[in-house]
Amino acid sequence: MELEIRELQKRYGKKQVLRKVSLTAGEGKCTGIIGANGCGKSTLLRVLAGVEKADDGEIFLGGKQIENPSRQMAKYAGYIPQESALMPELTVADNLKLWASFGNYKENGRRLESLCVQFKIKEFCKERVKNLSGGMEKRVNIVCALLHGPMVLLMDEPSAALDLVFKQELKTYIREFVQKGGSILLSSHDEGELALCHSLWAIKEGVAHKVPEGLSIEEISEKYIG
Ligand SMILES: Nc1ncnc2c1ncn2[C@@H]1O[C@H](COP(=O)(O)OP(=O)(O)OP(=O)(O)O)[C@@H](O)[C@H]1O
Repeated sequence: MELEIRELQKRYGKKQVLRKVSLTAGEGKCTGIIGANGCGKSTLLRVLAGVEKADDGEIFLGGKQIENPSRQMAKYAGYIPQESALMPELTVADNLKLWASFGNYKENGRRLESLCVQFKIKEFCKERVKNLSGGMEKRVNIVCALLHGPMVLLMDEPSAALDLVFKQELKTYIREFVQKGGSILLSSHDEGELALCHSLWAIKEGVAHKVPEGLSIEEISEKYIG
């Protein structure tokens, strides 16, 4: 399902973070967002996930305009935030049950089983989230984002904190997800993650620029980040 953004704007107080961001994340493609620290990558993903409201602009999913991102994007998209979306005082199992209860509990429960095996969650299911390591908590957040079988994934530096085994596991998941026709918009500073992307957009001074194919990391850094 193609995700298209037209002239999205977002400011915090007097700071205009996103001026006019327009980009497309194609169906069956992994699309990367890059840019300097603080350029607005997480802000863009939060707005698309419906966690924060844009000041202006339009979002289209599969060609249809999304009028209410907080409701519609929660239904169609899975969002892996940079920070955690879990309840720290609850156990992992209770957090997962809570997330599975949004939508079709039976289908979510089936997916939960296989995702818990893939991301090896079962061994610490009874732990309270506040006692997990950063990487373990990230794995639970990933499972929560995938539970409802989204068609679009919004991933904010998804493999940060993961060990090498789970970085590979996530890469495998990303490859399979796009092969099945899913769309991914992924913010990253990690060359391994960016190598998975079919195309890149760079945010600079609040505007998204399509990065031409074939540029080296040094050229990209010089043109869009430094
Ligand atoms: N809730 C907020 N209130 C005020 N300013 C904010 C808020 N969230 C982000 N900002 C500011 O918006 C700008 C963009 O932040 P954002 O987190 O989107 O950047 P980023 O590109 O994801 O950075 P990084 O690469 O470091 O993760 C920064 O200047 C940041 O200080």
